[in-house]
Amino acid sequence: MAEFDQKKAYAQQEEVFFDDGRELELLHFVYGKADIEDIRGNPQKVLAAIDEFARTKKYLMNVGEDKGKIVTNLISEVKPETMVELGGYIGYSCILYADAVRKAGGKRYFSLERDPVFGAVIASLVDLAGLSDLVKVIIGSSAVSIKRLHTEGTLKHVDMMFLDHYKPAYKTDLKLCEELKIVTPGTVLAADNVIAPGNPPYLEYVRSSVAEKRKAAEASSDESNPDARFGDRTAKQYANRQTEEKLQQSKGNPNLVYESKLINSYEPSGVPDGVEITRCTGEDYRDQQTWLAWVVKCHDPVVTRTPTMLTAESSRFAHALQNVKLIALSFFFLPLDTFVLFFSYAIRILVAFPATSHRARVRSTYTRYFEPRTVLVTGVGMTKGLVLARLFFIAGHNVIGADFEPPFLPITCGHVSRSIKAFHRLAKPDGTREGSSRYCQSILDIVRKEKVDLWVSCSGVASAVEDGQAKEMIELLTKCKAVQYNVATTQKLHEKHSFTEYTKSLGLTVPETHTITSKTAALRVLEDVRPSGKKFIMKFIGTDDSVRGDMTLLPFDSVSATKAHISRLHISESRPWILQQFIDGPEYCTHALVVRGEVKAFTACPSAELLMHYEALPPDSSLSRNMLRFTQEYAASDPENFTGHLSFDFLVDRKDAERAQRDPNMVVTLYPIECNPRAHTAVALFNSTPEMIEKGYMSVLEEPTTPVKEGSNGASYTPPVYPHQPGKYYWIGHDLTTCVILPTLSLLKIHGNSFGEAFEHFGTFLEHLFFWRDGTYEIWDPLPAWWLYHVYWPFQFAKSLLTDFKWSRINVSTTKMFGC
Ligand SMILES: C[S@@+](CC[C@H](N)C(=O)[O-])C[C@H]1O[C@@H](n2cnc3c(N)ncnc32)[C@H](O)[C@@H]1O
Repeated sequence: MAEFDQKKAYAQQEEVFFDDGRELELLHFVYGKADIEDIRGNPQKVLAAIDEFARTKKYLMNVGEDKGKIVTNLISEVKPETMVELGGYIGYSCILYADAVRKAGGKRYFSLERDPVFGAVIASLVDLAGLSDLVKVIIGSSAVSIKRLHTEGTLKHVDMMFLDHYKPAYKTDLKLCEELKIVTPGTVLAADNVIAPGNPPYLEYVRSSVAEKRKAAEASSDESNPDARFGDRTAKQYANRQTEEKLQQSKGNPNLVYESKLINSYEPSGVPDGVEITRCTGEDYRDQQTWLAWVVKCHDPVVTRTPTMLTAESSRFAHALQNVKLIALSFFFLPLDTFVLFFSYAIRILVAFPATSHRARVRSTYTRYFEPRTVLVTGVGMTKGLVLARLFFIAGHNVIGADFEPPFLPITCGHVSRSIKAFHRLAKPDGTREGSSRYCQSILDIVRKEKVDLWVSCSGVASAVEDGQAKEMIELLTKCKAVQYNVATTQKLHEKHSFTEYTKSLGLTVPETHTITSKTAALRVLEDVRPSGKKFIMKFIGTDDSVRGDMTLLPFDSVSATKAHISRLHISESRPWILQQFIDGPEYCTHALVVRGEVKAFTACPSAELLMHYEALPPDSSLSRNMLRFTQEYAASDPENFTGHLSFDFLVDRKDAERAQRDPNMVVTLYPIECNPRAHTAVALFNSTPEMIEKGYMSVLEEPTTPVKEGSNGASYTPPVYPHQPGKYYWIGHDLTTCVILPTLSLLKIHGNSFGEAFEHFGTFLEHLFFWRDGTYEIWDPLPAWWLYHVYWPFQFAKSLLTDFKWSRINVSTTKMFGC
């Protein structure tokens, strides 16, 4: 930093250094100058006249030449179309910056000033400088003016903001602008006086990470009074004339990512000071649940304030505490759950349940044509595997269950299900070729040992391709048939890019999608699509929990912000991504069983947050019919290779979805965003539909027939099996935490839930408890639910505690922990 040039120094700052008439004196001084006509229309000469007054007559609290230069350089780089300054005083910074904005091609400069006399001085000098066409002076308190300008539509967004007013209001006004989306990715902030007199709360805020800001937002402290770190002089600087003004309390937007740095310089009096330059480079929604909670919070004040999830940056202690609390919760509910368990056993003795009676009936000697088969279901630790195992059991078959489990520790809930005749541990694939072979071999061994007729693969995403390998191996070496695609089909459906290409080749709609293997390519595509106004989401092609759920909409308004966002992603040939068009509307998911290209069972439902609630769409609704037709066309495209579970995630344009509710025959444009060539948890909706087994799964063992599509003239079209009285599904452990425990804890916080909000959640919980069905619990097979909450999860939490594994979310139904 260059030395301060004493020759330019303003006069000494006095005890009273403003609002003592010097501002009007300045006006007389400037307008009284002999060369006033020469000055008129020339911003630099007006500034020189102001500087002359401040050097030779009285000190003025202007930004001054040195710090002013930092900001004008920034203006020529950022080229803001709209710039706002908070605190205009006599118009020095306003004239300096508005001139720079005009030279950079900008259109509007708002100077917000609370004092009407100062405002009049600004307007007069701005007019003298010839900048009135660009500058609008707004009189009033900054927060009030910002809100008014926003409401009347005058100020929707700023490209640059200069903060130079009441020091405690820097942070609160910034948060207000974030909340109103006036400050968004691309906005650049310049804050004056961060050294003299200093502004610790503001610096702390703009230098915090998203995780820190989320945490602070959750603590939501009272910000209506100046922070205690401001000295009395600063906190009461304007108290003389202005009545005590409460600071604005705003939520802000903690998801905004800032890059901030201090540039040291001098006050015009020579006192060292600095300007903090802060660029908003993006929005971080990496934790989708937090994001959803946040969106909900901002738009619907009646919805719960879900606590922020822990992230990788959260302390080890916070993660450890989270695990300990959940283990304690399991202990707390142990007596009640054990009572429910034994009560269920007692009832079982007294009452014949439809499920078990059905099994007894089909297996009785009177049913001559029934031949029980041996069915292997892999993935019985997850709800979907458990549901299928139980359905095969009800249908009278012998069920062998398998899943990953540590040696000698029977922790998976499916292991203890009454529906399972024998349980086997699978070798976990580890990404290596040997690991995959070990996994396939372990399935083959079970098939041989148990003489399995049908293998129903219900595994998770991590072994998707290995299941394809196991199918090829088993069908080649044994007589066992598999409800599973071969490797090529699995890969084609599983991998986002090939799925999109294949869907396009079938003439079906897909959201605009680009495969991205470099940052340059991402930026090129985003700039190409900018004129169309479409927004895109960047999705990693493989599995990476740390970037899963990043819903940042790209491109940002400013090219530099888009660049900054993309620069943080790891993109390369070996880590490819896709840019997928964002469709604004509801999401739906489907589950189907396909046998040789024919859809044998089908259900569709709205995609609930975290996929923890399921409610089937009526099969005759237009949305369900459209999704079925899509699935049928897909399955029929390659009958030979289409035997397996097939589920899609669809987006539907909001208006289409609304119209579809009124018109059952409407043809809806579906945007498939993902295909999962495996069972979906929505299979739980078939819980009371055991005929899906005979009509669907067992047909895999039959001789092939020619399938006929819905709508064709073929009289032999057999509609798929839909869930019977599907009911609505939830998982009690999940809802107990999100609808009871968290809202109750939130009640105890200062800015937490109100009683009304909390009771709304309790009401939801009670509704689910009495009228919905738990995805794991069955009165005739109660042990898996008990095992899930008192063996499986406590084991996982204890393991995380011992191994320091940091997780942000868990999915009770798939038993997956999402690392962070
Ligand atoms: C340091 S001076 C601004 C100097 C000016 N930016 C310059 O460099 O030429 C601060 C100004 O902010 C104004 N101010 C203080 N609190 C304000 C508020 N809440 N809203 C708007 N203006 C405010 C004061 O009246 C004062 O004129």
